[in-house]
Amino acid sequence: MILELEDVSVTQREKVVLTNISLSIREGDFVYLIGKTGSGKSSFMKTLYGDLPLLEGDGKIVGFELKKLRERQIPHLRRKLGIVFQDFKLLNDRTVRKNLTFTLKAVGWRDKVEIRERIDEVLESVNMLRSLDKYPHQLSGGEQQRIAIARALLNEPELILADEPTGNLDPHTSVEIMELLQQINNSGRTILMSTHDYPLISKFPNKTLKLDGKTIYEVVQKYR
Ligand SMILES: Nc1ncnc2c1ncn2[C@@H]1O[C@H](COP(=O)(O)OP(=O)(O)OP(=O)(O)O)[C@@H](O)[C@H]1O
Repeated sequence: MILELEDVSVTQREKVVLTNISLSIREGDFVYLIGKTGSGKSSFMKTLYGDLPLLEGDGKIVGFELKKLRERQIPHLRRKLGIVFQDFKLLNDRTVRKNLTFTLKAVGWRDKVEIRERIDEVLESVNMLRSLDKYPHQLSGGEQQRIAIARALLNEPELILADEPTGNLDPHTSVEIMELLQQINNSGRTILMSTHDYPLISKFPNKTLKLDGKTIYEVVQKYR
């Protein structure tokens, strides 16, 4: 199991945002997390990558026990996750190449040739090799998200957490990004993606979990 939660509560400061969350995600799954604004999607994701502490229930993610997670283990946990955000979070003062180099160096890569080869490989996989020496502001939103996805792939993550990855994109670009994520999943990678883009979900049907009334349940999709 890549992710397993049992009776977990998600808390922001003293406020309980979600309770009684139990779910499991297997290797190779593509799972959507849906719910209205404020339903707790981001807080849920933050609990999974160690940005919010897990105070109640049991949670295991890519081999880490969330309840026992120590501050110093968080970087190790994040190395096994690929995290993609709505607002891309690229470093705007440096080129695509330097953005990706920064991530690899942070996890100990030193060999220049290996770094170059790995960057070429991930950029190729998102079809952005041509933008190696561009700055983020020279790219469209969809292109920036492709770079952010390439960055998430650098460490060969066991799980990709994508928090509203199409939230800042127009419908056409959203479909393109979704095609890319679906293709990454088809090659065997596990993805948990939060979204409130219902048309997108019906175009790309996958297992769907809904946050509502502080808890979670699986939604059975209607296929048309
Ligand atoms: N830093 C914070 N401190 C205290 N409460 C917070 C904090 N961030 C979020 N909350 C509260 O937690 C609840 C869930 O917010 P969250 O951002 O997780 O929802 P969301 O479903 O991701 O919404 P959105 O789609 O707007 O991002 C909200 O009631 C919000 O007010």
